[in-house]
Amino acid sequence: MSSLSSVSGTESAFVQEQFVQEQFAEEQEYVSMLYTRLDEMRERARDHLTGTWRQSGGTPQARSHRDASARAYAERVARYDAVEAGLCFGRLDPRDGGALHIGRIGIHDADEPLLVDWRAPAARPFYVATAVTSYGISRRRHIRTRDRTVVDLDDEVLDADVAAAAEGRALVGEAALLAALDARRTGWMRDIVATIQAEQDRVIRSESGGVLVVQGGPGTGKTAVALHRAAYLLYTHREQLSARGVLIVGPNPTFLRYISQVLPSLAETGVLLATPGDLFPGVSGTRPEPPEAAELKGRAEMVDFLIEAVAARQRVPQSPIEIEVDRHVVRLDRYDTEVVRRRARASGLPHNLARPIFVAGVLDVLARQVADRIGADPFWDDPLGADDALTSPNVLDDADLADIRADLAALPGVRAALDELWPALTPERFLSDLWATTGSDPLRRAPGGGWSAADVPLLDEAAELLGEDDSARRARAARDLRRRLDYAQGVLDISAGSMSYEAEDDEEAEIPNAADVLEAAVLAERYADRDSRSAAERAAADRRWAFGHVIVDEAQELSPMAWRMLMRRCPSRSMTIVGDLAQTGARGGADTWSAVLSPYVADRWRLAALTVSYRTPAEIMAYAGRLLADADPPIDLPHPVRSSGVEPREVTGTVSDLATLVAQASGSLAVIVPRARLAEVAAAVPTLGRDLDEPAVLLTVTQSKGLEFDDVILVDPELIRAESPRGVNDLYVALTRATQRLTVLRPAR
Ligand SMILES: Nc1ncnc2c1ncn2[C@@H]1O[C@H](COP(=O)(O)OP(=O)(O)OP(=O)(O)O)[C@@H](O)[C@H]1O
Repeated sequence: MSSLSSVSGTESAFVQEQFVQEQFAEEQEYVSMLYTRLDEMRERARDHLTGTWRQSGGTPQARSHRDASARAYAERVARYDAVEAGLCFGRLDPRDGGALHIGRIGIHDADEPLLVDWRAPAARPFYVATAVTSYGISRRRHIRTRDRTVVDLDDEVLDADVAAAAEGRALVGEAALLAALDARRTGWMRDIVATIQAEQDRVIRSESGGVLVVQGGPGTGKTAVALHRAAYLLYTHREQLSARGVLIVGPNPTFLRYISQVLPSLAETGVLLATPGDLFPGVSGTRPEPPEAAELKGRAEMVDFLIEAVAARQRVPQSPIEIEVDRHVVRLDRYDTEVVRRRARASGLPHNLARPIFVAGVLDVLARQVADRIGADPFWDDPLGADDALTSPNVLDDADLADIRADLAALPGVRAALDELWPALTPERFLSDLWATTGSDPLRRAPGGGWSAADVPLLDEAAELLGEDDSARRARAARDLRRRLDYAQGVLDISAGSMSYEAEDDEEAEIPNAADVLEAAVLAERYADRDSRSAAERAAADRRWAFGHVIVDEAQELSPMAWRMLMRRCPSRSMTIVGDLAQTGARGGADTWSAVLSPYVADRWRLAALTVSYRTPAEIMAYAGRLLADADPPIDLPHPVRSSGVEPREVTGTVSDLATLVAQASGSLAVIVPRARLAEVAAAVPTLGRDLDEPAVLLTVTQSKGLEFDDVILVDPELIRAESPRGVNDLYVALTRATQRLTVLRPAR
């Protein structure tokens, strides 16, 4: 039944019913018109896409132009497909007449807005207007549609005369909000675009510059807000952000999959979602490792540890290295190497970039020895044989010395010595050698077997310390440019010689003639293959990519080393950091935001707090409060927005009782267990899956972070609490995953 049915209690039931029907008919007509427009827009984009693919491409430039156009049209089609469900979800009636419909995208008829994008300034009152501060709006209407049919209307009259006394926590569109919150959970997070609340809206639309920290308890919508903020920023700063890209960092792949549908449903696809373990191109930080090792690797002291380890790879020989050159021996001793090493280090360059200085120095030392032998003038001190002008004992000139150095550089013995003393290192080789040789126990491990999430920031740090000697790549690029210039010059020459011929087909028309006054360099640029990948794709492959904005979710879990890596990805420090310090589970995670941020922005960051829990019903929140009453520091629980009417249930039993409890559950179910009991429970209840698509899943607390389910069975809460130094926080996380029912299974003693 429509929420409108109660609008006008004083009128007769008949008149009231008629009013409701008229309103439904009116909205249905409007919504149908919007869908017709959407279909037309989609059809046009499809036609453009097909037309673009029919173009042959011809030159590399035309091909890359074609690919870029095709990508843009394909994205547009995908965007129109994505906004199909719930295209229009609201309407504002300004006091001075007219109506504004609010939806997922903007649709216009000439200059007339038919549908206002939810992110446009004009849509803002939909989220923040109250009876007291109405922004000139007399009525806000929530419109619910299913398969293009209007199924519910929910009106709020924003009239100052009926102003609610409690504006502070007044809910906007309460009926629509509660319907959304009561809906069953699937394995995917949904957008909240129709029911964003005022405190959330303020965060979403906060200015993009600087660091914004969003702190809030479980279920306060931090993740939802972060994702909607990404969509808002992309809409508001489209040009800048679509070029540099937006990065969203989440704690694990399951979480990223859980949130992956939200931005597409908001018609935004160009965002890179990654875990901290994904941020080093070519590496996937998925190798499991003990929490103690991860904690050590995350410490800020690792920077000095790595600096020392790099320095230790710049060696001097204990005893002279002897290398045979033309049946004679040259020597590299400790003293000469030390001098050369000092010079290379004094350059201040990273290891790999300083290596050419070291190599040149060593080759000089060796070349001098060769030159002394073969270039020595046997008569230089003999007055009869000597040229009077001769001042040097050596007859070799600079060119000869250069030849000797080049010959030496090619000798296997010399190369082996250089590799031993100052090896060219990739971050992977460096770190794998380091773990294989370190004396520190939790860190030592044999090479191979992949990388852990905690290794990835260290690979990134190592990449900074080592530097990348890209001289070979630059030389290749220079050769490529030369080739294109030569080719372009050839094109211009031919073109000038064939000016009297008419171009016969399109492809020939691509070739300009000399009258086009094209310089070869300009033409060469046209023949370059352009990169038609999106910013997100290019960013994913480039360690040194600087994102336009970075959003970090579950930010309290990141280690100091992970923060260093993330800050490198965002030199502009345009960041949104969302998390809850009371939920920190990682041993090296955050205790305070200022400790996390002060090394990068001092105290120049802003804090926004979210205070209302949209997930956890009042009954479960109160139960959590009782279980965590002795937490130190005390936990500031968020205010639950609704109640489920179901008290949490405590059961004492064994894992064999768990199967019965699992069978009793309805809706999506998670069984959350202490890490130490994961294998035992998995074996005892094989029906529990590991994939969020399955109706019942088995998770540790860490794996459940950020997720939610209709039902949760929490196994052995005391062990969860005892299992880690941050066990209280872990228990808090586990207790607040359910949207409807919580069962706690305590072991029978
Ligand atoms: N304004 C809203 N309208 C409808 N649903 C909402 C709203 N705000 C939050 N929710 C819902 O509440 C639930 C919790 O939101 P979310 O996961 O973003 O919270 P969180 O603060 O990130 O929680 P956690 O700290 O546990 O990770 C989600 O189902 C989300 O869709």
